[in-house]
Amino acid sequence: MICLTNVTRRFGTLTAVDQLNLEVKAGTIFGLVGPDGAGKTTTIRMITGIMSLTSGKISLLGSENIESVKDQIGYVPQKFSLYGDLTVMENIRVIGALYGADNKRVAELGTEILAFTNLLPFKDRLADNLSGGMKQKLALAAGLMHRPKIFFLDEPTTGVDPVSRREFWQMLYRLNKEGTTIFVSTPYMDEAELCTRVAFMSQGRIVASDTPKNLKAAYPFRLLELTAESKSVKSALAKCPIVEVNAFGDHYHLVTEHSPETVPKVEAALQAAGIEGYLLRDIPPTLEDVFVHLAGEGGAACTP
Ligand SMILES: Nc1ncnc2c1ncn2[C@@H]1O[C@H](COP(=O)(O)OP(=O)(O)OP(=O)(O)O)[C@@H](O)[C@H]1O
Repeated sequence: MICLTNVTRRFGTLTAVDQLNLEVKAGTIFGLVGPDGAGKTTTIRMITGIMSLTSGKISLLGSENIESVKDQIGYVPQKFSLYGDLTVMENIRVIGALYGADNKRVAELGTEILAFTNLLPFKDRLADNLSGGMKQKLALAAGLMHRPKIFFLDEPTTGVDPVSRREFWQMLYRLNKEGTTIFVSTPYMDEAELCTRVAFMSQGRIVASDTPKNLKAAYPFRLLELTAESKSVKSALAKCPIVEVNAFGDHYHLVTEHSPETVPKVEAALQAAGIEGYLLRDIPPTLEDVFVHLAGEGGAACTP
């Protein structure tokens, strides 16, 4: 459905997207995940035909001529511009008119889509007076006005409160169930967990692409969680066979090799430092652990 082959985009000397290979199958909720500046927006702009490629090839819905399939894609940009002095329904009507639908059809579809996005009770409210979460829902509603087969959303929930984010994702799931393929970029790892397939992007490159479950299963380290009320945990563990220690308040995540000696050595080091009453247990890796590891490797495997 979407296929990128060696896609590169440069801005002067900066390579924003570097030899990207990616395949997205129909029916997927595909998450392009990575920090600010990773190249996510540039990638989406190239796939949707808004920005040209420096080199490489993109095929969308079976065509390399993106113009010819543009009417089958929806796109919600990172900074969606609403008409603040128009109501919710008026904004929807403007978008519908842009797609060339007649007034009656726009009104029907607008009502249906506003109901779908839970915005119908607010149809007469000025867009300027909507909350951040509602504005994002209106952006989503606008992108749906021509019933796209593929829906691209660029960081749609940035700056949106957790409850609205959850509602937003429920809508994406419903859309996906109804047959729409979703391509969403996000800097949030909890949202990456919600995708059926994830590609991690770092410095213009895809460092891994798979289902969240497989990505976590391939994590090569053992993770231990240490709970201890001591300020000297890091120094106490300095001589232990630990790859990395990350602190989260009184919790520490110890990234270790899979070795039977690790736990006894950690316990001995804690005792030697006089740290008592601690709790040490194995925990499964999160996608964030996986991404931090892969980004640190500088972008090894690219599994399209
Ligand atoms: N039009 C442009 N001109 C010059 N540099 C650009 C342009 N667009 C993007 N870049 C640069 O390309 C890199 C990738 O940017 P991009 O916006 O694609 O990243 P991103 O992952 O979407 O991050 P963000 O969430 O911050 O938008 C960044 O270093 C950015 O500054």
